[in-house]
This record gives sequence, structure tokens and C-alpha cells, in this order.
Amino acid sequence: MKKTIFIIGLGLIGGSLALAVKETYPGAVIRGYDVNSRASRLADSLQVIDYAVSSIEEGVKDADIIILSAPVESSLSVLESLKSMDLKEGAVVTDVGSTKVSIVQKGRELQEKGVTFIGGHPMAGSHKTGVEASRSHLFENAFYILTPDKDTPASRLIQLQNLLKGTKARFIQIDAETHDRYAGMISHLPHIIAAALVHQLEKAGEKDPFVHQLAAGGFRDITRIASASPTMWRDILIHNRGPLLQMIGEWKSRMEEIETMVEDADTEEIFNFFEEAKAARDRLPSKKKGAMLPFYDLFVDIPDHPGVISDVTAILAEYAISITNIRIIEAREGIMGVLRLSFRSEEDLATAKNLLEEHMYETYESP
Ligand SMILES: NC(=O)c1ccc[n+]([C@@H]2O[C@H](COP(=O)([O-])OP(=O)(O)OC[C@H]3O[C@@H](n4cnc5c(N)ncnc54)[C@H](O)[C@@H]3O)[C@@H](O)[C@H]2O)c1
Ligand SMILES: O=C(O)C(=O)C[C@]1(C(=O)O)C=C[C@@H](O)C=C1
Repeated sequence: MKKTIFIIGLGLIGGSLALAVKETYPGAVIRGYDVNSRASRLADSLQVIDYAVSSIEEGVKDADIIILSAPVESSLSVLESLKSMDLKEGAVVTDVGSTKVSIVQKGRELQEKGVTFIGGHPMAGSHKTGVEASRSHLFENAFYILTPDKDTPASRLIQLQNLLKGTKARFIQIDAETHDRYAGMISHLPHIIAAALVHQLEKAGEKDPFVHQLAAGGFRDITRIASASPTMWRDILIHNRGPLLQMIGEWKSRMEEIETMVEDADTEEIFNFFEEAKAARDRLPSKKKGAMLPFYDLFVDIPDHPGVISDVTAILAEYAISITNIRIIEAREGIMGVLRLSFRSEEDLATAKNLLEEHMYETYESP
């Protein structure tokens, strides 16, 4: 394919898309632009893009596909500025923003220019930011939501999905309002709660600084996402206010129900609360089918003795299985610890599991 792609916003998502497109279409030309010239230079020197341009006007010239991958508020400003620029007749413009209603509304205004706007949201990511964190496999097996209009030409939709097939994501189409409600529930509300938990720990730490040292396993797992970009999340909350206000209201009622159970020391209700949550959590679709699980984790029981981690990594290295992340959980002197290994793909995870089990390690996929 000899198409010209222009990516605006060269961070984690823009960079990951550029890498995925290049893997499938080495002949495609990928231009990039970022307001932050350091990000542009880095994307260029890491060869995530073919070359950086110094303005959006320059980048859109003759571009067949334009991908907006800046935070939502910035993508909205870019969409506004595209209205007065020379765009190629028939070009497709898309975005990757975590909210869709306001973006899709603004995108529609480009239609008069003979271009097609299709809203998009690859539903995988990370708490890391910047082009240096990008990887071509970031979206593998994740849902990639597209929000076309009724009058979006099917040919353009197919063209966009073909371009992005290197992401190995699962494309689905839903309307922008439904998207924002779903994303509010499974991504935005959890993010607010994670950040609020961190604030609560901070407050407690003012009186008892040692409490920070104790924040391990569970707290770290549930609050990992609170390390994400504040700019990105500010924009998400501002552009998904309606659904989020309703969900925050429901959350407060849930907290009040729990408060009552605890106040009443209602053992039966408390047990049911956890039992029902466990059953529902265990019923969630597996990684194969679910969204939002870009990391393939394997948990391995390890005895507490020197050399055990290098033994595990050597077994995997022999079969060229890359580990993308490694962490020891609950290793205390003299007892079994748990090693959490993250892999790039489900295949790597399955192979690693077989290899380690052949070497008598006990493994499991959820802790
Ligand atoms: N991080 C995730 O997990 C995730 C997942 C899916 C979608 N998204 C969405 O993707 C978008 C980008 O997120 P990210 O994680 O790549 O963030 P990032 O911070 O890694 O990258 C964003 C980049 O956009 C640049 N930028 C900001 N304003 C710009 C402008 N006006 N013109 C050009 N560049 C501009 C920034 O300088 C930065 O380099 C956001 O809209 C976010 O909602 C994020
Ligand atoms: O895995 C993470 O770190 C993320 O927060 C990724 C995550 C999410 O799952 O909520 C965050 C926002 C995006 O819009 C999509 C994905």
C-alpha cells in the first residue's frame, strides 16, 4: 500500500498505531506531528514514524488518512483547525479519544469538505505516556470501537479497518452515546475511584507516614491506573460529564449500602456482598474475548531461594519468549512467593505456561 498517513499527537497511542500500520504496510508513508517538539524528534529518531512535519498544514497535504491521537480537548481544537485547511478529497479522518460524543459532533463538520470522519477508540492502553512507551502489539485482541454515522460510506470504513488491521484488534461499531456510557462504566469511573483511593492514602499518610510503606499488592494493583496522564483524564471527565455524574451518584448509594452493612455488623449481608461480587467477577469474559486487557499475565509460585528468578527467565529465554514485565508479589523470607510475568500475546502466555509446568513450576492465570 502506498498511502500517506498523518498522525497528530505522537504519544503512546499515536506511536503504537504508527508501529502497527508500518508492520502491515512497510510501503505506507507515515508522517507525524506533535505540539511538543521533543515528542516529534523522539518519534522520528526511534523510527516510529517516517518523518516529522513542523505544522499540521504541512502534514495534511495529500494525506489519505489522518489520525488524531492527542488528548480529547486538543483533538477537538485540531478538528476545528482542519476545517480551514486543504484536505485531500476523499481523505479519511479518525481519532482515538477515550470519549466520543463531542469528538464525533465536531468531526461531522468536516463532511462539507469532502472528507469522511470516523470516530475511533482502541480500548487498550497503559498508565504510561509518550512515544517511548508505544508498541505495535498494544491493541492485540482488544476491542477497537468505531462510531460511524448512518451516512458513513462503507468503503471508507473498510479502508480504515484495513489500514489498522496490524493492530490485531477486534473492530466493533457502536454509536457515540452508547460508547461514552460503556466507557464511563468500565474505564472512567474505575479511574476516578483509583485516583480517589490514592488521595485517601495520602491523607492517611499525613498522620501515619508509615502507611505508605505498607501499600503493597492489592493497593498497588487497584491503583496502577492512577499513574496515568492527568491531562488525558481531565479531558475525559470534562467530555463525559453526563454519564459520569449519574455513575458517581450510583457509586455514592453503593457506598452507603456498604456503610449500613458495616454499621449493623450484618455478617450475612457482608458475606453476600463479597460472594456475589466474586461470582460476577469470575464470570467476566476471559482475556480472549474481553476488552481492556492488553497485558497477558501469568502467576508462578516460586520458592524463596537464590537463583529461582533467573531459572524461570532462562527457561523462557531458551524458547525466545519475551517477558514485558516481571514482578514479585508477597515474597517473604522462607515462604513461597508469587512471580507475576506479563507477556505480549496470548500465544506467548500459553507457551510460557506449558514450559514452566514442564519444569515443575505451578502456574495460574489469575492471582
Ligand atoms: N493511554 C491510554 O490508555 C489510552 C487508550 C486509548 C485511547 N486513549 C486516548 O488516546 C489519546 C492519546 O493518549 P496517549 O495515551 O497517547 O497520550 P500521550 O500523552 O502519550 O500522547 C499524547 C500526545 O499528544 C500530543 N498533543 C497534545 N496536544 C496536541 C496538539 N494540539 N497537536 C499535536 N499533538 C498534541 C502531546 O504532546 C503528546 O505527545 C487520548 O485522547 C486518550 O484519551 C488513551
Ligand atoms: O490499562 C490501562 O492502563 C488503562 O487505563 C487503559 C484504558 C482502560 O482500560 O481504562 C484507559 C483509557 C482508554 O480509553 C482505554 C484503556
